[in-house]
Order: sequence, then C-alpha cells, then structure tokens
Amino acid sequence: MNWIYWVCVGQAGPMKPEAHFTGLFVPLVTPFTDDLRLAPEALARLADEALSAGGARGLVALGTTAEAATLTAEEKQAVVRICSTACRAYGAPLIVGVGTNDTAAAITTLQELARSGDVAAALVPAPPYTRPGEAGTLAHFTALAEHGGLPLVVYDIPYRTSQHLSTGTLTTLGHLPQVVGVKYAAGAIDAAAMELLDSQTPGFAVLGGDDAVISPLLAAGARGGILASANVRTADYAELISLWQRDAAGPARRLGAELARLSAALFAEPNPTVIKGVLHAQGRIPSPAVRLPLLAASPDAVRRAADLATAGQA
Ligand SMILES: O=C(O)C1=N[C@H](C(=O)O)C[C@H](O)C1
Repeated sequence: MNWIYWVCVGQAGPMKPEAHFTGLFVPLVTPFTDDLRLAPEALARLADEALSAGGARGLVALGTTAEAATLTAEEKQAVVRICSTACRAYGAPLIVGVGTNDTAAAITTLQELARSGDVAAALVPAPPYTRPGEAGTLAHFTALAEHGGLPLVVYDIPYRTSQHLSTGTLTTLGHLPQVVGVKYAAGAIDAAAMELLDSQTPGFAVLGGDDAVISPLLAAGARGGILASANVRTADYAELISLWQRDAAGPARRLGAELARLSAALFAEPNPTVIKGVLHAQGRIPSPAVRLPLLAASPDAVRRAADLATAGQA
C-alpha cells in the first residue's frame, strides 16, 4: 500500500492527502554523459540540491522534462530509485510520470509503482495522440483511479496531448477519491482557468504547469507548481509560491515577472534542451546531451537563459 494512503487511512476510510500536494515540485532533468548514458550521480546531486537548499516540497521523476519518452525500462527504474532515495531522506513526496495512451499498460505501470511503496502519486496526462474525447478521457482516468492503486495528479496539457479537458471534466475528475490534483498547463489563464481555481474541490490541488504564467496562476489561487524552470533557481520558485501563499503581492509580482523572463528563455527551444544547457554551463550536470528526436539547444539560447539564471543570484 502506498505510504500516503497508509498515513491517511482513518476510520472513515481513505482521505485525500491534500497538504502533500502544495508547494513546489521539481520535475528533474535526466542527466546524461556525452555519449548519452545515464549519469546517476549527477541526478542524485540534483535531487538532493532541490530538496535541501532549493526548498522544494517534492520531486517529479519521469516527467516530460526527464525525457521519459526515450529512457529504457531499466533507466526509468534507476531514475525512480534515485529520486525516491532522496525523497525518503527529506520526508518529501515523490510524484512519478506515467504517460501513455494505452489504459491497460498505464494500470500495470501504476500497480508496479504502487508496490514499491515509495511513490506519493503518479502524474498522468490525458491520453496523448489518440484524442479519445472528454468522455473517453474520463473513462481512462476512472479506470486508472480504480485499478492503479496510486493517487493521481491529472496532467492537463492539451498542446502536447491534443485532448482538451473542460472545467466540468476536470472537476468531475477532482471528485474521484484517488485524484489528488491537476497539473494545469492549459496554455492560458482564461475564464475556464478562473472557474477551476474558484471551484476549490477539497483534496484536489490545482498546481500550475505553465512556467511563464505561474505567478498569475498562484495569484488566482493555485496551490503550487510543477515547474521545469525550477531545475534552475529552485529556491526562487519556492519563494514565489511562498510569497503568494502569504499574500505578499508586491514582492511576489516583482519576483514573478523576473522568473517569467527566465522561463521564457528556458523554453525558447524544446524542453528540456535549454535547461540542460544551462545546468551544464553551471557545472551541475556532466553534459548538455539530449536524446533524439531532441537536438541540443543553440549556444545563443543557452547563453541568454544562463545570464537570466544568474541575474537574480548576484
Ligand atoms: O516534466 C514536466 O513535468 C514538465 N514539463 C512541461 C513540458 O515540458 O511541457 C513543462 C513543465 O514545466 C513541467
């Protein structure tokens, strides 16, 4: 049984562990060597830095930022092992990305992760590429919730999945007992986003997932964020969340504007190529290498982002 469920099961049955899904979650990159082998020591160092000096609430393993799509099954196991060791040391929740358009395969993966006992939740996108419609997507998540054995964070990212999810569908998902949150990356802060943030389903945390607009999302009530940009300047993203939680609007606005410029630079080329370039330039990973179909970021893009990454740390 999953540790989060274990601590939260009371006489009335399982409760949603809402507090665990508040704050900053860092979806770590997967460091490689120049010849594209996994660099486990560098990953362990990044995990440790994010949770200690960075002040992150938790980690995300095998997100898009981790290049999960091009990791082997053995590499995925190693990545989860390294991240769960770090999370255990800090008492921090680990979220693991499970992205597939095969419902049965996703259930099998969730059940395997649940057996490890170290995973707080799975981050699951709407089924990519298939475009099953909202009813099919709802059926997919309901099957995962009922049979996967893990709490779920729904990943709403239509620009990658091509599947739109309405506020009504997200709210319905939020009422499933196993669904503990949504990573909201719908591409805009519009009336639908405001409606979702206003609905505040108990035990269902809205976490921002569009880095460049995380500050206004937090201002409107998001509980935290899963932010690739936080691989760089982790502590500042944690501070931004904390400022909005404390209603410190002035400093939050200023820091938010600065970090939005950094995020725009980090996403100027396909994620996580620029982030890896910056981390390599900072000496934090052994190589900026990414696996095909990604190509390494251009030197110009890395230079621009690296300048912004150090600007706030002088
Ligand atoms: O891996 C993640 O989780 C994230 N991926 C997004 C993407 O690459 O589209 C960006 C977000 O910051 C976190």
